[in-house]
Amino acid sequence: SSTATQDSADEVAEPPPLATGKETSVVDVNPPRGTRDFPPEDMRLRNWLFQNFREVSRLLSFEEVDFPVLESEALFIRKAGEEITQQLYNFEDKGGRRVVLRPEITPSLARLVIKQGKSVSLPLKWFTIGQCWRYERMTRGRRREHYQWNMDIIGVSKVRAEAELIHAIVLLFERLGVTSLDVGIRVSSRKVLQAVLQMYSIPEHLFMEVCVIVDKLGKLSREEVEKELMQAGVLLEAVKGIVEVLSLKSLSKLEEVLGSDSEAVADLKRLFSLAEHYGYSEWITFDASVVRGLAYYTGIVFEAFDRAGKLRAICGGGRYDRLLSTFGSDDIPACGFGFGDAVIVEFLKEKGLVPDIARQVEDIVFPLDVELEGPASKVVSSLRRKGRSVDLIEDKRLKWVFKHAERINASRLVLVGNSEWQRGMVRVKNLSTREEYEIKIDELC
Ligand SMILES: OCc1cccc(Br)n1
Repeated sequence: SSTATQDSADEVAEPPPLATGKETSVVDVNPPRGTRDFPPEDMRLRNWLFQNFREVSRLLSFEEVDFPVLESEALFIRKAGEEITQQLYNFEDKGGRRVVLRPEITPSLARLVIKQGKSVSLPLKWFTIGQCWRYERMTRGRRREHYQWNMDIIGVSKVRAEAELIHAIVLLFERLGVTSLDVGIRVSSRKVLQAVLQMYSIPEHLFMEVCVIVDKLGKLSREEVEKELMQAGVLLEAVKGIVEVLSLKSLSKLEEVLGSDSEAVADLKRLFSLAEHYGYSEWITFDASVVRGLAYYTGIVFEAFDRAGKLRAICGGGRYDRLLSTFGSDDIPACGFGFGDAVIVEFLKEKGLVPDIARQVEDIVFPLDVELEGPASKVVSSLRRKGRSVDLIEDKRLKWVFKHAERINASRLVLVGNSEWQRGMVRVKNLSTREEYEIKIDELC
């Protein structure tokens, strides 16, 4: 059985309320556990955030793509013990296919790149905003879905690609009013860990599993991480060596350990040099402990964090040069990041940076008598054809209409009254200047 059904037995289901005979509700009006509704005010904030994602994608000349939320389970089966693959929202569909609600975007993007094959010329710069799912036991009460903005560059092996992606992240934060005093971007490279494993002759096939375990530093205690590394087959001496190198916070110290011919050092030096030219150096900092928790990263990895240390990573990404070849394609270099919609909003709330996005309506049209509902429709239709947003109100008292107009920040109140209509006119009240005037219907725009 899929984890989705198995868990229902594990969850402590609340006992149904005692029947009082007065029950009216026949359905639970809450959304499924771990999921969210977006009523208008929340939807306006989400749209504001997504509009900023889209604008930054445009600034970097990325093309929008999209994929099904439902994917083949096979796309996400990996053997490195990642949390994301242990929490797959997976099930069997009515055709007996093993499918999932996708936990991330990158494998779908890789699938489409391969499917497009020679019909696309590299490099590709693609972005999408899509909902991702995990089946997390609700013991921790965490969400089971979030929306992720993904930006990926396919076909660029140079560190320039990572520098571009980090520029996108910096531009996004700046658009949201976030500064480098609030948020930093930790940068490292999986090649650091690769070099250390080579120093201790640890077999290559353990690389992904070791990365996934090391990513737990900061979430698990150092002892627990060391224990998991040894259980994975890493000898104690190597475990100590790994933990020591990952505590490095300076590139020069890293060069002392890995040597002047280290690829990891060269890549990171290049990235920090490009950052100078972009003018975003104050946002990024080398931190060898950054490995990120996805198995397929192979090079530079990065994550944005709140400097107050209250929240989980705001976004993260890295280079994944081997992923496409594991799906059967030629080796195609790639890198990208995912930026969730939930942690950033928590952060903006913490910082008092959530904008007050009021509802936007231009005109309210109100027939003063019931027999004017037909004429009011003519006014509404004419205004909408001229591109005006119109809220047609009926069966309300005028006092309520004025209050409603204030509430929704309408620009104008158009009253359709008998005497005016007989003269081909309507009465308009400009709600910002308070000016009132009559105007011919076909002059109303
Ligand atoms: O970032 C991990 C993740 C994946 C899917 C859904 C949610 Br909520 N979180």
